Amino acid sequence: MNVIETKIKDLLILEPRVFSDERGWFMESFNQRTFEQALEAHQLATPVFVQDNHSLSHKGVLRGLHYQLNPRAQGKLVRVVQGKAWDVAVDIRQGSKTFGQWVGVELSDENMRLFWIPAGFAHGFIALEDNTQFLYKTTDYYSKESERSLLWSDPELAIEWPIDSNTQLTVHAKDQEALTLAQAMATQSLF
Ligand SMILES: Cc1cn([C@H]2C[C@H](O)[C@@H](COP(=O)(O)OP(=O)(O)O[C@H]3O[C@@H](C)C(=O)[C@@H](O)[C@H]3O)O2)c(=O)[nH]c1=O
Repeated sequence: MNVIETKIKDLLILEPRVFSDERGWFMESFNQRTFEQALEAHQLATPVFVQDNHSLSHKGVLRGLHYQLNPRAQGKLVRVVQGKAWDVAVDIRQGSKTFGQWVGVELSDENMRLFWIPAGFAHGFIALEDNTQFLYKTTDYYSKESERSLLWSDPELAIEWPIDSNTQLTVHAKDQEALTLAQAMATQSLF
């Protein structure tokens, strides 16, 4: 597995080894030992996963930026099994050197990348193709009460979403009403 560091040290991009032959291809999409080794090599704590999520999004659907508050914070190991998405993680750990900074990565059924996002980050993505299927592991269970959404278009975050005037954007009402980073700080709903 190839490990790619990002500008935020806790966020890693993982590229599993793909074995292609005349039948098609094979890969270990998740291997606990390899994953642990990759994190340990970067002095990062190893999580335990308890839930797998699978979603389908039409082109232009933007989900996020989501997180769950402590003690139900979730780390997420995300990938796209069909289609293509632009995936974003935002550091919302107050006191972090990279607080408010984000990393974006393209995930697709072609590049087969996984993106490791630990607890303390808000997460979101936009589907760049129809029938984009996201499959991801989480380190805690879903908790509606703990769930929060940060505004994807917050100018302070200045996330460079790959959208233009032709993009038919679909954002759920709960994400349209999300708090800006400043509002979330004021209401103490961060980490
Ligand atoms: C996330 C989640 C949702 N649900 C239910 C609640 C709701 O009725 C329905 C759809 O939920 P949502 O609208 O929250 O789905 P969605 O907007 O896809 O939420 C997800 O977005 C991405 C960006 C993340 O990072 C995830 O952690 C998660 O927050 O599914 C669960 O039962 N379990 C879960 O773990």
